[in-house]
Amino acid sequence: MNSASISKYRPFPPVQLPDRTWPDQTITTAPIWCSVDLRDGNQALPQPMSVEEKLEFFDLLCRVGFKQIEVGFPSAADTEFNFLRRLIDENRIPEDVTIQVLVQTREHLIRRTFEAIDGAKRAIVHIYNSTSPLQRRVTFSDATREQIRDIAIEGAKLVKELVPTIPKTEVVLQYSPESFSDTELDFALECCNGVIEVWQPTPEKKMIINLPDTVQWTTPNIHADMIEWMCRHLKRRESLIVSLHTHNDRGTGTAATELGLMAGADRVEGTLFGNGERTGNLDIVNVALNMNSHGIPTGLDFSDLTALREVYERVTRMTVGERHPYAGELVFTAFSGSHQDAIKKGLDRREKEIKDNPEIAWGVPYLTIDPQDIGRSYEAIIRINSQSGKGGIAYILDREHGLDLPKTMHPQVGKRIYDLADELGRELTPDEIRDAFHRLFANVELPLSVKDYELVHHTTERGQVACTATIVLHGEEKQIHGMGNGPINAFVHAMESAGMKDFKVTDYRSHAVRGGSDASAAAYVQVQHDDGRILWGCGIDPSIEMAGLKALVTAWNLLRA
Ligand SMILES: CC(=O)SCCNC(=O)CCNC(=O)[C@H](O)C(C)(C)COP(=O)(O)OP(=O)(O)OC[C@H]1O[C@@H](n2cnc3c(N)ncnc32)[C@H](O)[C@@H]1OP(=O)(O)O
Ligand SMILES: CC(C)C(=O)C(=O)O
Repeated sequence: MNSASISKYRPFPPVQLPDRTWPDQTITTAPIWCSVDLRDGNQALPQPMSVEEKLEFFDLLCRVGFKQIEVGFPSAADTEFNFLRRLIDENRIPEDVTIQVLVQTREHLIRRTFEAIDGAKRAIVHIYNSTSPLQRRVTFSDATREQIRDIAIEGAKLVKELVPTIPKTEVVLQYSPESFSDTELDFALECCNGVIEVWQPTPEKKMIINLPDTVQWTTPNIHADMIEWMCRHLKRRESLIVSLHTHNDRGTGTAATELGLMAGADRVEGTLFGNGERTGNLDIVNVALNMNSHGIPTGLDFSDLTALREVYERVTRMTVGERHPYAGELVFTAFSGSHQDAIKKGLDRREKEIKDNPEIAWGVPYLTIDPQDIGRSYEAIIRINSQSGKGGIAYILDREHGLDLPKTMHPQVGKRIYDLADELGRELTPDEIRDAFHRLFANVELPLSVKDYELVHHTTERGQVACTATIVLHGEEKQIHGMGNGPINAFVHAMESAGMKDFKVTDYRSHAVRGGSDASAAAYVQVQHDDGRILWGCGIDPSIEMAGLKALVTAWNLLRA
């Protein structure tokens, strides 16, 4: 914004609460959760959900574990009304789930709402009116505070009057001073206390006071101050469930909710993945998984977040962004080398440590939770482009292709492969990485290849092996012979006898290739040239001995590449 634009905005006044206590609190238990996907989420969709789509979403929310679900604004439209009737008439509401319905404090809408919930076992009737100075002035055409408070009180009285008319339904009452987030605190309190006095809740029959961050105008700490102030001043606090309903205009829906819980709230309304008006409602998945990541059970099951996201994206026609906390496609993926290195080390170490201590706390750099706990696989964690490093490439070859490269081989392989990604200017798939590794570092056959070999283990000369091999050097086939204390050593001596004397073997290791369809062995041989250069070669073959010879030949060839 330029200065002319900026001059039309004003700072938000802080709350005078010098003895605030919320900064010293920690969240140790989960709140009561209420999904508002089918109401606040739905009302914000360019194409609202059909009845069938709402039914599918409702079932999904029940499976996740929500015990309170705001199912709509039944007085608003026939689709809303009919959806609710189907839930009730077709007995689709699980025993332990309470539906919630929203309505403005307007007589005809409240009466219609009671028709809609009649016959449900239990329902929360949620009434609201907007209370902020801006809304009083603009939306309610300069209504006074008294007029607005009376709208709330008259609505509350009508609801109280209608409760006995649907005796089969246990009604729980909820009031929201909508636009609470920019309402003067004393006036929000006056409206809430007015409704509380009408409804007379008790500790046995509590009512819900919902304090919505309808539009986020300020920082989360001020929101927390407002919640703490209300919790201190509301009448009959012990008979109330104080609820939060944060939106996300400043991108701080999650922070405002977390601080609001620290400030004393008991309940949270929000939606999956934060669907909702403008920038959305609070993302309940985000807050619940944040709690899980601190070891707090929430009663919500997000162990198959990908499947949940699929239903959500299909029925709402919204998309979950690639960087969206927990659910985004890329949130457990590292492209950059130093992150890959740390993640690989973290996962390797954890694999070892968990064998001794299955209860060991999660601790892998850059991963706040174990992706597998929400149904994500390790496969997508490390992806390779030109920003990647040797550790990440070794990780892919190891986890995806069962090739556990010696650590000192990582730089040699890593450099060639991320150079390749740089040349191509794009990400490399795990299969492309495997193919490049095979082409550049495994079973390289020019100028030298080994066609055939025979090993004779001498029983008389302990540990000695005689090797006879058929090789092709610069297109010319020949037989070579050598003796040594193992197959590699014997083959080295055979090579020396054929004049290939400018190197020595400095390291060797081998393993079975994990996960491959054919049972192959991989061997790695490190050689040092007389000029000082050190290189690794890899050999892959069903025979472990042949794999070793191929690795040696590959390394020798690479010295000449
Ligand atoms: C922050 C939130 O998410 S709140 C929930 C918002 N959700 C929705 O609005 C979705 C469902 N709503 C609707 O379908 C419609 O708005 C309806 C059916 C409820 C009402 O429709 P209508 O009466 O035709 O229109 P509309 O909503 O524009 O009515 C506005 C009138 O209601 C008044 N009003 C709004 N809220 C309230 C309230 N809580 N109590 C009393 N009057 C109210 C307004 O001041 C305005 O009055 P005016 O006509 O005298 O200026
Ligand atoms: C009705 C209320 C709770 C609401 O949706 C809001 O303020 O955002």
